[in-house]
Amino acid sequence: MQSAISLSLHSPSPVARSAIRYSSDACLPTPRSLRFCGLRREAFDLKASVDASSLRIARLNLHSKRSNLSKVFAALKGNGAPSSGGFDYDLVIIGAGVGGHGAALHAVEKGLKTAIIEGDVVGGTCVNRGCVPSKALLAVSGRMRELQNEHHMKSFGLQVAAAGYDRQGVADHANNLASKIRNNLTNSLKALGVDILTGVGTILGPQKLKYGKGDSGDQVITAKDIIIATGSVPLVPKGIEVDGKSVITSDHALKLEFVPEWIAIVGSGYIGLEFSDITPAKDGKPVQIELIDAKTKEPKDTLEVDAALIATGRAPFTQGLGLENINVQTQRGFVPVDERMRVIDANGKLVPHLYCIGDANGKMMLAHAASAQGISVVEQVSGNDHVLNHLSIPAACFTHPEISMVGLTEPQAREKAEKEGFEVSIAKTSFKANTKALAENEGEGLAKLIYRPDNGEILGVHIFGLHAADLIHEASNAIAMGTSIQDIKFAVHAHPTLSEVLDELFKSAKVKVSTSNTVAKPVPA
Ligand SMILES: Cc1cc2nc3c(=O)[nH]c(=O)nc-3n(C[C@H](O)[C@H](O)[C@H](O)COP(=O)(O)OP(=O)(O)OC[C@H]3O[C@@H](n4cnc5c(N)ncnc54)[C@H](O)[C@@H]3O)c2cc1C
Ligand SMILES: NC(=O)c1ccc[n+]([C@@H]2O[C@H](COP(=O)([O-])OP(=O)(O)OC[C@H]3O[C@@H](n4cnc5c(N)ncnc54)[C@H](O)[C@@H]3O)[C@@H](O)[C@H]2O)c1
Repeated sequence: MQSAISLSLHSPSPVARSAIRYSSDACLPTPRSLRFCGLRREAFDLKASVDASSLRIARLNLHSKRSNLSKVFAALKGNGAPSSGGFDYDLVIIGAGVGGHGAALHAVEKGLKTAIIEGDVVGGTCVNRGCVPSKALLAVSGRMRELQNEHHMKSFGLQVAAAGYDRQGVADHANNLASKIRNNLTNSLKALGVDILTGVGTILGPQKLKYGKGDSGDQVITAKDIIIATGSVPLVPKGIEVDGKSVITSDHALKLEFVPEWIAIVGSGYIGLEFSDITPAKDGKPVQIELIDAKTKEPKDTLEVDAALIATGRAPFTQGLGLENINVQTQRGFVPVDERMRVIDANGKLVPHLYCIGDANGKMMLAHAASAQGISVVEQVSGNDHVLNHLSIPAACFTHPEISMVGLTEPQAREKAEKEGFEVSIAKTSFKANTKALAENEGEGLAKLIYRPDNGEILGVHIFGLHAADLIHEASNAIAMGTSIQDIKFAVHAHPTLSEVLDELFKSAKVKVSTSNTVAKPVPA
């Protein structure tokens, strides 16, 4: 369980301050001795605030002509032969975010005649309002942080004149990257002949749906299988009024026309942590934030700031989807699914030929998880049973330095060990002795391995340090492949590289058996 403590945190910038709520079921200590929470979806009781206007409906002019043409192209280019069983398509995906996109590409590879319905713009949250623009901004703030850190620069023997930035130039970098990736995604769908159908997709009944503006011009289509990939929107707690200027969500923060001098960030999950890297300038009117004890609801303090970023989680987006037409009730907004992403109806029965992937099912609200779930579903509808092991999916928070993790946290591993009757051991190593990290003057960081000493199974790995987001993949691949510590510790790492941190971590583990292949393939979560 997470404990609920509110506090204010002074950022390294002399002018910036963030109000951050954090959780105590931590896995890694940060340099400021805060404990970093497990970064998993919170069990909020808050009602989702879903804004229909977030789906801007694109024009449908000339759509049916384009659709017919694309069918011809699809046939020529190999987007499946005409669908079997008299359906318009083998597979229709509702939502062209990263989840839908990943599923569509894999479906074409499997020879399925595929269409994707999008009510706004291709790329969804990640490309247009999430991962992509936020990482472009973080690339800038990271450089600014470095250039402004005189001590750091001097340690390299460098002298740098006062660093400054052009707000519009920074914004252009983020916008240009988002539009480049959006075009790449759109082009890849077109190149493979996937039909991109514009408008809001609504399920009408089993294997039947419509798309369009929601008027009489809507087109009805049939599909052997349907995937819901409608994503999520910011979740704003009741009582907070978002105006898009001084009280904002990440959607606005990525497009803000000014940089507030003082900003309070409510929520210290992924978004709160990543956005607290933005070095602010000056503008705006004071916003008052009341800090209350999350348990007793007693007022504790009031903050006056120029803007407040509400980063308190995301709510699944299922408006207009027509779930009522197939007797599906959402659970706290999420579409209920089993381990194969098959949708479960209000009576607990599987809805035939209907799947839900990505943020809308709430299993793991990450871009690569959405895409992996999509690929897994396509494998199933193509006749290959496939269950995705969510414990092998890495997660990364792009702070400076980065934080990454895969598998179980130590408390989760201990709970599992107690239930199943095995021992848990911990190994830790630091970046302090790593030559590459020291050459970069970035020796602050650590890596932690949670494992079974009886058979060498890797239960979890957590890294905090330079390029942690890239380093985690050695561990996540090992978990996915069922590779044991006694095998991976013989893998050779180039010197001097940061990857030697993991090499040292695996070598420092004390496994009681020395034979390889003693780890059973992990049971998917
Ligand atoms: C600021 C921010 C930063 C993030 N950074 C990262 C990161 O670094 N790494 C990471 O892994 N994840 C990150 N995420 C999370 C990531 O963006 C999501 O997990 C991912 O986008 C989910 O993909 P999806 O395909 O499920 O949904 P989405 O990307 O939300 O796409 C859903 C699509 O469906 C469309 N749609 C909805 N309803 C309908 C309908 N009825 N008919 C037609 N179309 C419809 C929407 O318009 C949208 O385009 C970030 C999120 C945010 C907000
Ligand atoms: N690097 C990445 O992969 C990345 C980056 C950004 C977003 N995301 C995804 O987007 C999702 C949304 O991100 P997020 O940071 O908004 O959500 P989150 O669930 O990661 O964190 C929300 C935080 O807000 C806190 N909170 C909730 N209500 C509050 C209140 N009233 N006052 C104070 N604190 C409160 C919660 O306890 C929690 O710690 C994440 O779940 C994540 O999956 C991923």
